[in-house]
Amino acid sequence: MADDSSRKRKVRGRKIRSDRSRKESRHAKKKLARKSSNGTSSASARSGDGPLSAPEAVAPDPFVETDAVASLRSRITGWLEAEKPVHLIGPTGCGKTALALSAAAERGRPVVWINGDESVDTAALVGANAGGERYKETDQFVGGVSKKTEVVRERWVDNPLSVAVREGATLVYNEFSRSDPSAHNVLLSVFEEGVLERPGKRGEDRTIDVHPEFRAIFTSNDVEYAGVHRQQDALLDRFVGVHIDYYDEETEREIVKSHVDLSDEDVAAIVAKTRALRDELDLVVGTRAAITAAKGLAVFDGQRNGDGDGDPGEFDDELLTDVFMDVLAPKIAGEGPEDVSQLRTQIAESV
Ligand SMILES: Nc1ncnc2c1ncn2[C@@H]1O[C@H](COP(=O)(O)OP(=O)(O)OP(=O)(O)O)[C@@H](O)[C@H]1O
Repeated sequence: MADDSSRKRKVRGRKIRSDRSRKESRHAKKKLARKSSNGTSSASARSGDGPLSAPEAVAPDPFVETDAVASLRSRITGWLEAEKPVHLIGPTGCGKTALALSAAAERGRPVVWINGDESVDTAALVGANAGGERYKETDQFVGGVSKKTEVVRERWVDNPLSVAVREGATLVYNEFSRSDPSAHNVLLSVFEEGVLERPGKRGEDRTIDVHPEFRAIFTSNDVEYAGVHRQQDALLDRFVGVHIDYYDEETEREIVKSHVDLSDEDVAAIVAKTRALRDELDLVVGTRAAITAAKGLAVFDGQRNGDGDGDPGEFDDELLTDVFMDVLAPKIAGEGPEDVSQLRTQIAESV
């Protein structure tokens, strides 16, 4: 995408954008992520089988759409239209989640979100009995005779998958390969027979017929995907897989610009540095690292230059090294001091 030359160049060292509506929307997304971290969803777990009060489809905000982004997204929405579950595979921080949420939002159906992790089991996906409800009935039909009965009724709580298949939502299952593969056995009949079985649920409504509008997007990290939790071939066979890599340089610049209020030159310098480190280091240096570095530089460079009048696109070498070191250091947390100083040397040399 060509640079927007009408964009007013912004002075380096300004504050990170803090527009109120954007903040509120980010706050809503954070809430969504917090809920999802225990296997619940944006649609939230609920009891009974009543209608879902569907949440608005949450489009990521900010969301940059260059040709590269739009083309990937239409590949995803195309496969969803063809009724195929889509599996997005790519390195950490390359934009899988943002893309999945954007594609899901585009469908205009409710979005149900799950985060995969070790604790996700079948019940976390499907639902479970959440204890009994006790109440007393008093029968006084016969004069002078009073009969009291205690009734215990099981209370079932649906979890995200049940909600999504019933309501025809778009399920976004983030980092699904982090969950135990056995938790996903229930997905086979969802995609094959169009029926969800709810183990633990008794009676006629033990199964749910899958809504014709139900669709699913799965994401996984390409490194982890090949690791411990190799998912069943029978399941993977029913997905289409879309491999994503880091975006082109222009797209990465636009993405960083959308998150941080810095001049085009500054953003270009940060993205170029990120891409160089990506090539040179043995670490995964994603777009998220570029955004974090830009946020740090917006603050620290402003502090250093006081009124923020440093030359656009030129940061102090030591500052740049410090900031990238802090951004990438978590990736070598737990390594010895030698590795830490080696990383610093590599970054400084690259700078
Ligand atoms: N098209 C986009 N527009 C705006 N921001 C984006 C876009 N794509 C990615 N980002 C931003 O880049 C960062 C990384 O993206 P995202 O979280 O989607 O990556 P991911 O591949 O899902 O990462 P992980 O594997 O760690 O979950 C996030 O801050 C996200 O907001």
